[in-house]
Amino acid sequence: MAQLPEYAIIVAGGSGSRMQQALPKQFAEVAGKPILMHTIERFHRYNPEVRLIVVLPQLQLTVWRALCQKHGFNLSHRTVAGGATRFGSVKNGLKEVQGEALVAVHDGVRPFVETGTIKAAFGAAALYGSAVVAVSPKDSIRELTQEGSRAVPRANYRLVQTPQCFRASILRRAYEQPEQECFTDDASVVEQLGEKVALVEGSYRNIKITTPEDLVLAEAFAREMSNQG
Ligand SMILES: Nc1ccn([C@@H]2O[C@H](COP(=O)(O)OP(=O)(O)OP(=O)(O)O)[C@@H](O)[C@H]2O)c(=O)n1
Ligand SMILES: C[C@](O)(CO)[C@H](O)COP(=O)(O)O
Repeated sequence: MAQLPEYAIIVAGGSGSRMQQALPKQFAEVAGKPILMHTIERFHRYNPEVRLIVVLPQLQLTVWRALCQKHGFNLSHRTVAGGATRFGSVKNGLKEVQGEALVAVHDGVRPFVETGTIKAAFGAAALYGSAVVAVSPKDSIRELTQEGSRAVPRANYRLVQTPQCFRASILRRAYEQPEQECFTDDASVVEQLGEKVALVEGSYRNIKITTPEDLVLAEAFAREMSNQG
């Protein structure tokens, strides 16, 4: 079968409220450049042919253009205005995907995703239609109950990351559904259709930069990666 074109929708349309900084966290600098540039570079390194759709807050499109100029960032990508929620942002990005394809949805604030992870996620989506990257929890897990809480077997759980990769036809159908509160990622939206989602092994380095201490970790990971060349 002919290989399907590959797209990456990089969602960076959020405000980063948990980071508590004026500038959205995707523009915060790590190792001298905005986090979002590191993320885009990761996908370009995986495959220079991958079609990159970057979703940004409507009011930050000009800020991003200025940052690209300042940093001489010229990797080709299309920008799209985001929605009020991640769901809305993915939906807007998806409008730019043409025909049947494999589509990775990736958080703009996960700049340390490894090439092997992206490759494995696209590969599993080509085979099964839907695939998400996940890791085993390292801590014990308790479920909150009416009485308080109780231990649950952590071997039964996975922590979900991105990329989350899908055939475009599945993802389009999924994002035609009305948004629900339980849609915290793309897999939950796709699963609502009755589709099965395959799990792909992720990496503990593929952190989502969310709160201020994540920036300290991010600097350390960036330093380690630049030492590895
Ligand atoms: N309306 C939104 C909300 C989130 N995102 C993106 O989805 C990813 C994961 O979301 P999260 O870490 O929650 O980012 P924010 O919504 O920006 O952060 P917060 O919840 O702290 O405000 C981020 O890359 C974020 O930019 C998006 O594209 N559009
Ligand atoms: C998509 C995601 O990164 C998978 O772990 C996560 O669900 C995003 O959640 P957030 O509340 O938007 O940070």
